[in-house]
Amino acid sequence: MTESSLASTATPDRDVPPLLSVSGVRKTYAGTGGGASTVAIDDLTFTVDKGEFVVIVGPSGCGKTTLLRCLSGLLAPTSGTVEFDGRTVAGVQAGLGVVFQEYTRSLMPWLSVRANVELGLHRLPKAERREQAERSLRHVGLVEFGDRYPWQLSGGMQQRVAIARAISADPRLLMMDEPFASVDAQTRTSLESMVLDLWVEAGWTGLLVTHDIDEAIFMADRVLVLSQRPSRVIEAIDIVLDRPRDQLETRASPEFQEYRRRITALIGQH
Ligand SMILES: Nc1ncnc2c1ncn2[C@@H]1O[C@H](COP(=O)(O)OP(=O)(O)OP(=O)(O)O)[C@@H](O)[C@H]1O
Repeated sequence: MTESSLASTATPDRDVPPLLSVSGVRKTYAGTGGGASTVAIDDLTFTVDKGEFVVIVGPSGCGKTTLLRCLSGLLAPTSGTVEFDGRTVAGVQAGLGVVFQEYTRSLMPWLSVRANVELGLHRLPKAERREQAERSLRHVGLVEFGDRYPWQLSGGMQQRVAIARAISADPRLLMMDEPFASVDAQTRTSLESMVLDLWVEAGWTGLLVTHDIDEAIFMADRVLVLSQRPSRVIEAIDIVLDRPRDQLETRASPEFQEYRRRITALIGQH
């Protein structure tokens, strides 16, 4: 699949209740050995509509990973609520896929690529599990690498395996925490385009966190700009750029430059 091979059909559906509702979420980490506690995120409120691709951008250390862990049920917020499809998130939730930055820690080195993808499908009978894993690997262009081990693949390919695992169970919402931060620049742009193609094709809702402003604009329907820690949403910006987006043309457009100027200024002021 190439970045421009698919026409964009995924459009947010704002006539139905939001798929994800985040209300007044705050997370404080207790200090160790009598030290001061850390307020990582403070009173975060926003929604994500079905079919949207929302990107959260904020400075390093502002609490993005903490937020994503709270949203995915891996961490309990200190206060506030997270609702996914109308139900309060508490613990790991069916229908939610997560991709982390560090693929070397999320993939099992002693399992083949195929077996790593099948890990997300353990509830299915074996034949179905195999079929769905193959389908996911095909979607990320790695079907012929199923018998290899993760350490036999490049970093970008390993992250594609992690993405294949996350999408294999047909999530309704795919959350991604700096998924392209550990790969080289060229691989990064091709992974960005691949994820957008998958989003259009499969119709899940996307929520990505990054500190890369250009990446945020390139990917998003809407960018939520976070302040320095303790983070809160400074502004939500609708990104009105045609899809499918092209890595060269879209980024060179005057509108893209204007979004970049605006978001850079916002982050600099807070
Ligand atoms: N388990 C923890 N215990 C205590 N403090 C933590 C813990 N995890 C994160 N923090 C603190 O919370 C703050 C936010 O961290 P977090 O990793 O969520 O930020 P981030 O925006 O994802 O950072 P980066 O952009 O560098 O990845 C930081 O000050 C961090 O030191």
